[in-house]
Amino acid sequence: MALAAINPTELSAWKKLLSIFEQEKDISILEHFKNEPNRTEEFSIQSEEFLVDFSKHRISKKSLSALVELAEESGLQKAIQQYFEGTSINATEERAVLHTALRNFDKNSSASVDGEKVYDAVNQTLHKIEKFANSVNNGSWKGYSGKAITDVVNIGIGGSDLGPNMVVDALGFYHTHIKTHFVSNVDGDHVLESIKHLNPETTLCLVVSKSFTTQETLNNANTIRSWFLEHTTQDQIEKHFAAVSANVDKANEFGIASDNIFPMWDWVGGRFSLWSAAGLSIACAVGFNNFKELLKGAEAMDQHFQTASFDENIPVIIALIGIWYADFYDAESEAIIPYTQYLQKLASYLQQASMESNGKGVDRSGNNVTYQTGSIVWGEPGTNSQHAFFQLMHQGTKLIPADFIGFKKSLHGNKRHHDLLMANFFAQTEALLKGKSAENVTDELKKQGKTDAQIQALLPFKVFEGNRPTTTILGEKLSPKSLGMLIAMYEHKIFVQGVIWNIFSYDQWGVELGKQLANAILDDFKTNKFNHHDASTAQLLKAYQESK
Ligand SMILES: O=P(O)(O)OC[C@H]1O[C@](O)(CO)[C@@H](O)[C@@H]1O
Repeated sequence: MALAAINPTELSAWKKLLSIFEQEKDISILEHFKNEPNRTEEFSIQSEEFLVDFSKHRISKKSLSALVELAEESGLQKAIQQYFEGTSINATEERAVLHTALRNFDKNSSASVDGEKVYDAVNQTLHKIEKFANSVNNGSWKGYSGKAITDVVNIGIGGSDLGPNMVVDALGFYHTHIKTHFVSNVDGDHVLESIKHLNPETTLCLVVSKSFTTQETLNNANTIRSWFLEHTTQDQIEKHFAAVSANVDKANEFGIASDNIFPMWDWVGGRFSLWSAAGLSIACAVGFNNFKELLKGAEAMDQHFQTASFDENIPVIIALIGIWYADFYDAESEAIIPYTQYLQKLASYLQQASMESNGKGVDRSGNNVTYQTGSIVWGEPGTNSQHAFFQLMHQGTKLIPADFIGFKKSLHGNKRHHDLLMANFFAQTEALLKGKSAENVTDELKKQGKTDAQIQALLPFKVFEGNRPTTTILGEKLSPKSLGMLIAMYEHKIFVQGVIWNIFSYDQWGVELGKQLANAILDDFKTNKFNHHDASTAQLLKAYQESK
């Protein structure tokens, strides 16, 4: 049986939270620190790789404990069990959601689909990934002219691109000699720009598409195949293509040798598939052992999530914090600010993972929800973002809870740079918390020799109210393992929020309409008839056609 439908607003914990919110909404975070002397310890969780400090939030012990009650009342414990066991919790597509089984190294795992355990299939594929990545990395996989592979091109979009792309970037420090490229956009300039400096003799393409029907991926794959055929013959193509798909027939039809097709299962959602063969580009880029470490990191977070009590459970706590701001403070977005350039693609990866999952306005009974669901996720690495959008975070009118992610050690080991980076990391959360009082501004301006009149004129602009909430996630070092933990933490956050919001997190019907209309417009280009469109679209289509 899939997840039970429970309207969160009818739960007693929700009602309790409403009343606590009314009592506490004007208490600042700094006042919470004064009222709760042990707040730092009580609002932090230390896990194997991370110290998660959530004390800088507009949350008291009382509201936190009511939030935990909300999780309990929502049936989260049972839902977690169903998620890991393989119940069809993706009810509208009648599928299990078992990406966690891809990183479960316990032979006795009970994860199963339709009564069949998935461990063996997962393990066999993992071996196939190992063999493939090793042959690319040790040079035994040869291209049509007998040369070893130097470049791997991942062709995919959405979940078949964002996760692997983000991880390959994030683990740049651990790269082998294989260079990895990602082609996703149907924009011909993207694919042609990506291959323009590549040598077809030494390039290997991975066509990653769960459905093998995605317009962007198939068109890009065809364009790249034509590029190969300018240099070699059809019978050599199999040396340059592998596919990852749940649709083996279609991949065969494209001309990919059966041996080079890796399975994707319908119980792994595209946006959670980087742990599967969709992560082949990762295994090629960083070597299989590092890919396995990534999986082990995720497995460690899975263990923590399943066993820690809710008040000490990192994914549960960060999910509850998100709900508190979205549904009680009406915050619309949340920012992800990693203080490492390696994680520059984390926010865009999380945008799909989170917004495609929890961007739903209908609950599990098919009714429109009466409360806020998925937040807008965005962000960029610090310190760059400090010089871009932090002004709005400090002094703007929006409430933006933010996750600050940093690591104690740098990878290249330059201590001076790392101290500079991390000084900024700590300073920003402190500044967001404390702001700058009129008193401080006045003192500062007096020291600069300003007159009283000048001080009064400048004061309103220079005061920061502070009280801006942040979670600090402080890791030991960015490694395959810690990255695996971090990604799994966010995956489980998304799951917890979906359970409490009583929505189906694992379908994505909302992206279909645009795809259908794009296909219809392609037909209209042939007939040159546009009047059945709305007036604005018809005018734009005509203007486009006239330029041809
Ligand atoms: O792997 P596929 O089937 O090509 O799909 C790509 C992406 O398209 C979507 O279905 C919709 O954007 C995503 O969920 C998915 O990750």
